[in-house]
Amino acid sequence: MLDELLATWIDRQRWFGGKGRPIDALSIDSDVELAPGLRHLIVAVWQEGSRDRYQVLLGERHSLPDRLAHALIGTVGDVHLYDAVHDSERTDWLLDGMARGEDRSGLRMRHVPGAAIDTEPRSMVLSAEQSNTSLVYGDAYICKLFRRLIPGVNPELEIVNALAARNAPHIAQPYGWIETDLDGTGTTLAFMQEYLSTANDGWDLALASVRDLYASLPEIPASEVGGDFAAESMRLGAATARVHRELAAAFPTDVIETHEVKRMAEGFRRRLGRAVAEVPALRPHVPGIEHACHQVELLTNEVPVQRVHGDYHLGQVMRTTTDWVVLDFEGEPGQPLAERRALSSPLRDVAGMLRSFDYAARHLLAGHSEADDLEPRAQEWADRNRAAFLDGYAEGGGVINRGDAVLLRAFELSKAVYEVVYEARNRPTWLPIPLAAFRPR
Ligand SMILES: Nc1ncnc2c1ncn2[C@@H]1O[C@H](COP(=O)(O)OP(=O)(O)O)[C@@H](O)[C@H]1O
Ligand SMILES: O=P(O)(O)O[C@H]1O[C@H](CO)[C@@H](O[C@H]2O[C@H](CO)[C@@H](O)[C@H](O)[C@H]2O)[C@H](O)[C@H]1O
Repeated sequence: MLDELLATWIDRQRWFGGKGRPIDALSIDSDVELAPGLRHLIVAVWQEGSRDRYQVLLGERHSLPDRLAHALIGTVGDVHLYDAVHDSERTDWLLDGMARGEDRSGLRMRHVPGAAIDTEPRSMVLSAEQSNTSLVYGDAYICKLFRRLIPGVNPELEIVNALAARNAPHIAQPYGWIETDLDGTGTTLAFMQEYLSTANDGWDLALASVRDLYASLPEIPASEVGGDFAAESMRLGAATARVHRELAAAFPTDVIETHEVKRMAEGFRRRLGRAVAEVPALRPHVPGIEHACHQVELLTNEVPVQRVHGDYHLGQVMRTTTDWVVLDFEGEPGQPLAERRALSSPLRDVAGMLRSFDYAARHLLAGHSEADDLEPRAQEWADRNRAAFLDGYAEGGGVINRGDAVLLRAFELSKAVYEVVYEARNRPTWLPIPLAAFRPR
């Protein structure tokens, strides 16, 4: 019964990675009572022969207050079962557990050594569009529950703890985490960090700037429009370079030898092949992308690699009153953990952010009555901020050599291919944004 209710409910959740594909079966792999009226479930979802596991905090109440009506999963007998992340009277249990360093039925709750956790604040679910679910406790902490579970330590916990141990700038301080064993491997279930309560999301700031530009007279250059963002893009570039330096110091680094570089093209092609099979709208762009892959095969330089962010975009950076902070070091949701932890070229992150400037410039055009007139403005904004970001990256000590242009272009196209699949699955009306990346330059 519960499995049937969960199968209907899970398909509607923003964080469910299998949207668009039928659910063949759903089973409950683990069901642990954490506290009265609060259960921790690990749910296995089978789709097209493959299995993914998700984490659900299940609340049980005989009468469901109105404030929780939207979280209802279903009713069995006289018990209402609901998504308990929305219930601040239950989620205090997570905070208490981390503060005390408790173990409960195989769930281990931990805090960063020396961190004092205030257990007073009550939680609210962050309303951002997310691949996970984040609980904000007062204005102190944000605790991210990883919905799709992959055995192993989550790269975000691994990276932020390592950078914090080096007193690295541009990160939100870590406070605690929750883990369990999955397939015999210690697996991160949740990670709690400092909540940047007064900071602004890079995406929102960028959009405000784009709106200002759209509203300005066409003859006024972007540099003279009130909300110009280029200085911020430049600062973000410098912060990115610093984070890359810290990552290189905190984790091993390596070099892809010249004769191995062409293997990178194979990786790009594999992604392209899978994406075209899923989103036919990509097909006309294959020759252009293939050409970029071929250019990578012709490279004759070696490529330095290190740990990187892996899914770097404007929604992953926040501007505090003093500087930029980088969030969400867990790589692309949906990729295997080994791939997300693998050493890669930092150009991959640079390319991710360059794509994001394109997204910000174009996303207001969809359905806009003056889209054709505004297109050159969008291009101007993207070009200006992309250039400023690259300048800042170089000024901050980030390395982009002349020959790196080929790799950067290939990383950008590969990211756009990923985005096409992401948008087709999650926000089909946004599909034209990444598709515009394949226009010849
Ligand atoms: N430490 C933080 N302080 C304030 N807001 C945060 C913090 N971490 C995340 N956020 C907000 O939550 C949003 C989603 O966070 P993110 O880590 O990217 O989650 P996901 O991996 O699920 O997308 C961010 O865009 C930001 O607005
Ligand atoms: O932040 P997440 O880890 O959930 O990343 C996923 O979702 C992102 C969207 O929220 C998606 O990013 C794409 O859209 C952004 C605007 O919403 C844009 O700034 C990015 O450049 C674009 O890639 C990301 O790709 C996906 O992994």
